[in-house]
Amino acid sequence: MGVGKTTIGKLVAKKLYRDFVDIDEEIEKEFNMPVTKIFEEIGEQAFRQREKEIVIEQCRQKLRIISVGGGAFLQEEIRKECLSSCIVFFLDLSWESWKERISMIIDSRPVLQGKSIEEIEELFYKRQEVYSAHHSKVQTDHQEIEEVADYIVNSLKLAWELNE
Ligand SMILES: Nc1ncnc2c1ncn2[C@@H]1O[C@H](COP(=O)(O)OP(=O)(O)OP(=O)(O)O)[C@@H](O)[C@H]1O
Ligand SMILES: O=C(O)C1=C[C@@H](O)[C@@H](O)[C@H](O)C1
Ligand SMILES: [Mg+2]
Repeated sequence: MGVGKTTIGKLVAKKLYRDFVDIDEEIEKEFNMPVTKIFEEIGEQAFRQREKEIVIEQCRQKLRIISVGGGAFLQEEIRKECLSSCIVFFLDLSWESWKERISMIIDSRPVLQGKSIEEIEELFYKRQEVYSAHHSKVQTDHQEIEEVADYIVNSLKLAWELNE
């Protein structure tokens, strides 16, 4: 969560001339309210249900860069679909670096709200296990957004060249 999937995904799509889809944004458009309000008024369960359906729908389309929400991979069906129909990049960030980013994202990430720093740290490490299911890991500590995007673009181009 907040590692840069939306920001970097958008840039990767631009560099590769692909469409970009942000799953949180799709859900927000559908409910016509921000994620925080969806959690408050409709509930996390309804959010997770639509998240699953939209990810599966989007994964089955071609030629697009998809940014999932930070909690999407907690759902097994999402993990399975992404790993079988897409190339999954895991943007990794150390706890030390991520800790610095919490104040920047907390207002728009309901999952973090009302938690102590110890609880947030526990959530961080628990989720690392889930994110270990991926095709490629990108280390983002001390990396500019542009550098991470270029790394992803280059590794995709290399994979396509090798596949030709
Ligand atoms: N490499 C980076 N260096 C510095 N700041 C970054 C970097 N990547 C992202 N950010 C900043 O971190 C914040 C969160 O980024 P972003 O919304 O793209 O994360 P996300 O992974 O999509 O989050 P979520 O899982 O909640 O969807 C933004 O303010 C963004 O500008
Ligand atoms: O990490 C999470 O569980 C979340 C991250 C955001 O992208 C949103 O999908 C929502 O705030 C939940
Ligand atoms: Mg995002």
